Amino acid sequence: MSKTRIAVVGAAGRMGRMFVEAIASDERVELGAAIERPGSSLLGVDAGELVGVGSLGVKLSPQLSDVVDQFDTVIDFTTPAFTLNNVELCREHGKSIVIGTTGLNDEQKARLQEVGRDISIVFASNMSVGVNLVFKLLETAARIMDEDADIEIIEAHHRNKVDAPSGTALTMGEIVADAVGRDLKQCAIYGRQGVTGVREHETIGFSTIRAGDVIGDHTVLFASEGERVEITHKASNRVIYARGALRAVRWLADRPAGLYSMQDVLGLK
Ligand SMILES: NC(=O)C1=CN([C@@H]2O[C@H](COP(=O)(O)OP(=O)(O)OC[C@H]3O[C@@H](n4cnc5c(N)ncnc54)[C@H](OP(=O)(O)O)[C@@H]3O)[C@@H](O)[C@H]2O)C=CC1
Ligand SMILES: O=C(O)C1=N[C@H](C(=O)O)C[C@H](O)C1
Repeated sequence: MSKTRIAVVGAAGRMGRMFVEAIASDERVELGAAIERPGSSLLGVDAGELVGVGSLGVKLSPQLSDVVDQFDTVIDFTTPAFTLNNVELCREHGKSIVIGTTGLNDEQKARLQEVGRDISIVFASNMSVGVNLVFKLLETAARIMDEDADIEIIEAHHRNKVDAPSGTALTMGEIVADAVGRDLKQCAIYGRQGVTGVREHETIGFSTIRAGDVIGDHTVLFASEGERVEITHKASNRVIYARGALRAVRWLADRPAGLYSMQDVLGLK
């Protein structure tokens, strides 16, 4: 069976490096292209040498459009505007794409829906198996705890993270809001300050910590009078996201066009 050739965009980023390493050690896939920002001092460097796995024969290059014959699927964990450009390129050339980028606005998400009519896309705020299990647990917890409990979502990430709350925290908010019949847009409170008044039951609060090298911690707290339930996930290595994304790449291989989530990939829907 032929190997799926993957283009990693943002290949020198925190997640990009994880993908190059993970692809190098997975016999079912191969690195087809590695893209970094035009002007980067790393252009021309072998992607394998960059991450310390030895030469892979793929040099970091500046334009995905210049290497379209070298890959079948893109893995994109970068920034929203760049991701949307890459999605358009994939549509133009009939390539599939796995997207982990967070911080997309509503318009950008709507565009993914549209493009999903033409090509296959996996888009997920968190590719780890553990977090996707937590997503399932939250549906049950929210339904059972809703009547009495206040719902708060707390997340912590490293100092270099640029979006807040995290994509995962927002997905958790959407899941619990859906489960209790609320619209997150109407009930979310993003941080509190000053004389806030008594907490309104219907609200879902978000608290964000940015500090040091925290990879990613998420807690959903259900607090009623007399008891609290906390559902927590803590990442201790970014390899969990890389493994999930490679699983998504393999799952997409024979999939018809569509916009899929990690819940689809893991059979949790
Ligand atoms: N879904 C999931 O499971 C996970 C999602 N993420 C998400 O992935 C994204 C990336 O995270 P992380 O790897 O930590 O971030 P980094 O900043 O370390 O990596 C992003 C990479 O993309 C490159 N890049 C960004 N914009 C452009 C552009 N316009 N042109 C070319 N290259 C570009 C950056 O280059 P440069 O450095 O030159 O800017 C960098 O190499 C974030 O949105 C994060 O939230 C992260 C982990 C897991
Ligand atoms: O930026 C990160 O690091 C992460 N981003 C994702 C998010 O915003 O939820 C997933 C994970 O928490 C790590």
